[in-house]
Amino acid sequence: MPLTLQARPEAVTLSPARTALIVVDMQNAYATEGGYLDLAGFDVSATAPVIANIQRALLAARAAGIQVIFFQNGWDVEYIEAGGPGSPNWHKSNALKTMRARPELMGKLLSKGGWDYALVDALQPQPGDIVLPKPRYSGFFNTPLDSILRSRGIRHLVFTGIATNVCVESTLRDGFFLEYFGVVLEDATHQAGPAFAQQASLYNIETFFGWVSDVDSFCLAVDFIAEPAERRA
Ligand SMILES: C/C(=C/NC(N)=O)C(=O)O
Repeated sequence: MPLTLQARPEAVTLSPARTALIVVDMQNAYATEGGYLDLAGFDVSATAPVIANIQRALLAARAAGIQVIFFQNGWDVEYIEAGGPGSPNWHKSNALKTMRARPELMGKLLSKGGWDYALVDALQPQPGDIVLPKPRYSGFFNTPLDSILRSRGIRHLVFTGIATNVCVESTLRDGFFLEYFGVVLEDATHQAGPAFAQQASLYNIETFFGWVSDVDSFCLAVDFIAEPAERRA
């Protein structure tokens, strides 16, 4: 049955069977002190409420039968997949730049199998969820995301995760060009950089590429009342 999700600039009608909740790169690299973003000088001190809000969104999505997809950003331990100097990624990736400046970190940041690459403990995939490794900011680039979505008839993408202004926005924009409807749950996201980066990204999404909503509205739309953690235990 179609649901109505309150959003800006207008409400979105979606069907749970044709919707995915996407959790973008909730890895230690992006959400934990001592991870890549923190080491590169970005503020990750406010990620705890984002994690808690994603937990609520996940409970609501799974209860509603919405497909959950986790992205995991990174490369092989030798960084072949990251590209060499012939790739703009080699020049612009702050993880690669941080490791070039601090060679003792080489092999540690965003490398598959390492702590930095791992999803945070509080957001672990459950049976039925899809985990999708990705090598660039957009989840559509060099991944099977489009065919995974098309084969399931999914047209609406509800985004959570870090960073709003980088991988969330990149994926939502690519989805827009591929005819997917993208909605961001703003309180389940966090920017890389100053607060204005979050505001600018949400402005772009609301005005040009998609819709902006929040976790309470998402839970309300799917008729999900989260029980307090102590009652779920
Ligand atoms: C800055 C950055 C953001 N990634 C993301 N997951 O949005 C990076 O990967 O370097």
